[in-house]
Amino acid sequence: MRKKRIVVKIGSSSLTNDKGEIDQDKFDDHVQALAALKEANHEVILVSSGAVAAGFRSLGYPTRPVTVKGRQAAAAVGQSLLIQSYTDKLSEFQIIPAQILLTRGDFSDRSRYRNAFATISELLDRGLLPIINENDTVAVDELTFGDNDMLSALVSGFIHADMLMILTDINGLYDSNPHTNPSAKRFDYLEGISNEMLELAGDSGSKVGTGGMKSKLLAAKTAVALGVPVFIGKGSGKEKLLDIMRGNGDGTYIAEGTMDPLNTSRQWIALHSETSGKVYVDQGAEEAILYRGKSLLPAGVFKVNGNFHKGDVVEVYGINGLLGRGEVAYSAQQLKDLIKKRNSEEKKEMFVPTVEVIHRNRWVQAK
Ligand SMILES: Nc1ncnc2c1ncn2[C@@H]1O[C@H](COP(=O)(O)OP(=O)(O)O)[C@@H](O)[C@H]1O
Ligand SMILES: N[C@@H](CCC(=O)OP(=O)(O)O)C(=O)O
Repeated sequence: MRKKRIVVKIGSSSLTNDKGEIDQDKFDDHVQALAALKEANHEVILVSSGAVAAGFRSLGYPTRPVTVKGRQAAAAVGQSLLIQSYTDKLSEFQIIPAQILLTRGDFSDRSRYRNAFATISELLDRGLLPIINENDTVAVDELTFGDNDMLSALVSGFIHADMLMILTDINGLYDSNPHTNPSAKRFDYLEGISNEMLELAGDSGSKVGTGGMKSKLLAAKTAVALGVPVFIGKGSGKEKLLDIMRGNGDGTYIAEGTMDPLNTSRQWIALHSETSGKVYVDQGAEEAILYRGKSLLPAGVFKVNGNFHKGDVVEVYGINGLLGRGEVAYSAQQLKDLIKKRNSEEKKEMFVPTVEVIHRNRWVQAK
């Protein structure tokens, strides 16, 4: 089998027990399967939850803390316990883990985004196992990934993974929560995630998980949009991850090979950038960029809002509202000057620049 790049996400309920400790049997089973995937020569990136769930007992909490500071303190303890356990168990397979703790801000800042990409690539080139978690101890509520399902989807798009495997305590998506409805039926394969599917998915069933099936489906939707097929389910034994790759996994497969991947800079523009202004275009420009795959030229811009600079990301509006967003090659002032000249007496002698306002490689259409 060709060497593949696989992101494996493991949820808290699959690593820990309700008492706030690592469940050694479950833990060892995952590590063996991760090692088997690496031994088969695949590149593996692990997104591991479980810091809060593994840490709260040491802080004296009887259950998962509900306050932000309680969770952050528990994560500080649990993250080091988790990495210590990974380091110990992986050493039996001569695999070295590398801890990467990310915040939302690391994705929205372009240079930090590029740096994270370079670091993960370097670790993979050198045969290590990157283990990623959200940097819970410093992340502020409004600025989080939401949960590790979404983090794993963003990571798999960003490093162009061949597959995202979301391992949880249930073997896939059912048409209703099987913990409350014993006759619920499982979906083996889905072409994509519809709004109807999102309605079927409920919250977490465990005392340590967050988000439940709904957050997995939202994450799967994002991964698929970035060109990465997804598996959601469980399994046991050394071969479980290899089985998932072979198509024999115990769970739900989503959108195998149905999407074109978005390159890393367009992913950044689509998902992480903050916009600095608005550019309004006429009907001709709207048709050119939406239906003919063209770049946006200065001639199509008739109004500009905001004070952006060359290289910033702006929203583009047409007659029917938002068309998408892209990186501009002009500042707001340069575009305003061009529009002013075009509307004035000097129009005839005017030189109209041909450099694109937004090149199509720097453009992402709104959904
Ligand atoms: N339609 C559904 N199909 C499958 N599981 C569901 C569904 N709706 C809700 N769930 C719940 O989602 C849980 C998995 O999510 P979660 O507890 O957050 O896991 P993790 O800790 O692995 O992220 C399942 O155990 C189940 O109780
Ligand atoms: N970053 C948190 C996990 C957050 C999370 O999404 O948990 P889960 O739903 O179990 O994957 C932690 O390590 O405790």
